[in-house]
Amino acid sequence: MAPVTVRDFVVFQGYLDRSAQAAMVEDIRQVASVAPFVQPQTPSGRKMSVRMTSAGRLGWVTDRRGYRYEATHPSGVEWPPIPSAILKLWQDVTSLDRTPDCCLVNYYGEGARMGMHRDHDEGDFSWPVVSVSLGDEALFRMGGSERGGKTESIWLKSGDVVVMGGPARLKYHGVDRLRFGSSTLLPRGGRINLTLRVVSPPADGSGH
Ligand SMILES: O=C(O)CCC(=O)C(=O)O
Ligand SMILES: [Fe+2]
Repeated sequence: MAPVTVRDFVVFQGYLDRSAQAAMVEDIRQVASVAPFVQPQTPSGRKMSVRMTSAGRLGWVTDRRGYRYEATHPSGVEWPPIPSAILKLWQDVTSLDRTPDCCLVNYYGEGARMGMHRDHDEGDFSWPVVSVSLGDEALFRMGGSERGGKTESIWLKSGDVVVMGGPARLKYHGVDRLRFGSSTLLPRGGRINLTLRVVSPPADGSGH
């Protein structure tokens, strides 16, 4: 199906069918058995409402020391490899030769949200970030290059894929809320979002 473009964010609705979604959830369950979800703190000391883990050469982490990519989970274990079906999705959607360094995995339980932000801890913004939604519907807000500008929102459903590349790569975005219980994909409800990122060369992390 042809994607729809909203404020330069390219949205593929219904990209993954139910069985592909279920297989991806199982892949993530395996990732989390090695690198468990943690509820991270922002540099200012606030607990984020989402739980996070990563797969790949690098994982995105945050704590009092700042936002950054690390080669290991906070427990010290290496991040597990990015599951092959997820790499295939990246390849199919982007047609790029380069594979992503990081698959950040966010779990949104009831009431979880993500404030407006830009993804700019990576070293080269010419690569897109690809997002995959699994489970409950989420209200995804998209803005411009400046905080506080005009925004537009769409409900992302399970199986939707968003490509944040080109002019959208450094645009503000966030998740206002979930429709908790709107999907039966995850046994305990909630939503998983995957973001695939090319990280290297790493930026100095001074942003956000
Ligand atoms: O959950 C989403 O749809 C977006 C997640 C996101 O923007 C991020 O992890 O940087
Ligand atoms: Fe983001």
